[in-house]
Amino acid sequence: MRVPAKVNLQLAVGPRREDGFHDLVNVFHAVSLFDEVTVREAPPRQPNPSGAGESASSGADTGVSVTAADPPEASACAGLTAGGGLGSHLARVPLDESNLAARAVALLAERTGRGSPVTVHLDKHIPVAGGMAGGSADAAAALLACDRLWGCDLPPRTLAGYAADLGSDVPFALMGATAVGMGRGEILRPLAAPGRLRWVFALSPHGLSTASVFGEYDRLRPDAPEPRLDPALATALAGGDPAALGAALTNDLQEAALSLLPELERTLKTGSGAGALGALVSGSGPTCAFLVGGVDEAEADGREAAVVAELEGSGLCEQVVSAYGDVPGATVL
Ligand SMILES: C[C@@](CO)(OP(=O)(O)O)[C@H](O)COP(=O)(O)OP(=O)(O)OC[C@H]1O[C@@H](n2ccc(N)nc2=O)[C@H](O)[C@@H]1O
Ligand SMILES: Nc1ncnc2c1ncn2[C@@H]1O[C@H](COP(=O)(O)OP(=O)(O)O)[C@@H](O)[C@H]1O
Repeated sequence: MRVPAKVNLQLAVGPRREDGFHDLVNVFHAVSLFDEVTVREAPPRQPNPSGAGESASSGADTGVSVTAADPPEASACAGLTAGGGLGSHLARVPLDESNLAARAVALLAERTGRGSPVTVHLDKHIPVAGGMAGGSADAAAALLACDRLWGCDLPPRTLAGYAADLGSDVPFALMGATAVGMGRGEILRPLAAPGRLRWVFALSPHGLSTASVFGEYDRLRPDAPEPRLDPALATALAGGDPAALGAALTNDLQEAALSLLPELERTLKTGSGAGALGALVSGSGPTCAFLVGGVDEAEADGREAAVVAELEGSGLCEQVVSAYGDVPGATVL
């Protein structure tokens, strides 16, 4: 399975609900930074695999084993323009039954009464705890893979419901492309986004916990208004106008993410100063996203190269990655 990361083009956050979640207007956009998720029937009593650059473990209770490996070569990673893998990020991937992919397998087995022991291999290219929904992507891929492997062939609506039970971002990872998420982000409506966009992402050596960033948001914005879709963003998106879209990108969680990791402000300024059409923290951060134009023009006018060079030279980022969007959601290869 191949499954994309997301960036949020608008993230409007309402007040905290009684269930602890926040109502959102969450404009998701899937980008070409993919995790590869391989689900196989587990051989009986398989010993734990392990090797250089890999961490591995098996969940005896769930019948799931999960490994996370560095990308073999930077060039093998779609759109990677700098750096050689996620390095320290891998240490943040839990390899027990709390892994979101393992949870997806267990949930599908429980809901359908089907299921045989499987191994799940995650080839991580999406930053971990980076605000790009990598764990949700893995959950979506594992859900779809087991649905096919076990012959469940559930209707998309049922799978989307299970996905929502796994996490607010998981239904979008199944759907992909560009969509607005309402409720806690799980109620999706596709949005037309003509013309592919080119993005540069500055990966941070740090991770941010989504719950902590929402908590900081509550502290900073005790009187948050009800979230609304920004008409300027909707118009720019529908019109395929990268410059207008860049100017309309907004993220209500950005202030909270910057409050927890103040250095992100310098990262955003660096990319903006180099000519990015728009700059914002992706979701709960700390990855910073820079829109550099439509796919054809960004390379031709040198804007993408300038943004990449300035960010790489800044010493602020762990890795700088280029990608395009939108792209489809979880896909069987
Ligand atoms: C902020 C966003 C923006 O797309 O993504 P990330 O930046 O984390 O990738 C999402 O809302 C994250 O979705 P996801 O990571 O699936 O969150 P969940 O597992 O459902 O919830 C984790 C925690 O985040 C908070 N949470 C999440 C979603 C929401 N609408 N309101 C919340 O308050 C809650 O504290 C919750 O306990
Ligand atoms: N398959 C997975 N990949 C990455 N992180 C995972 C996974 N399963 C569980 N996690 C946990 O979820 C947390 C959030 O991860 P991730 O989805 O990458 O970030 P974000 O919510 O910021 O988009 C991680 O810190 C990690 O502890």
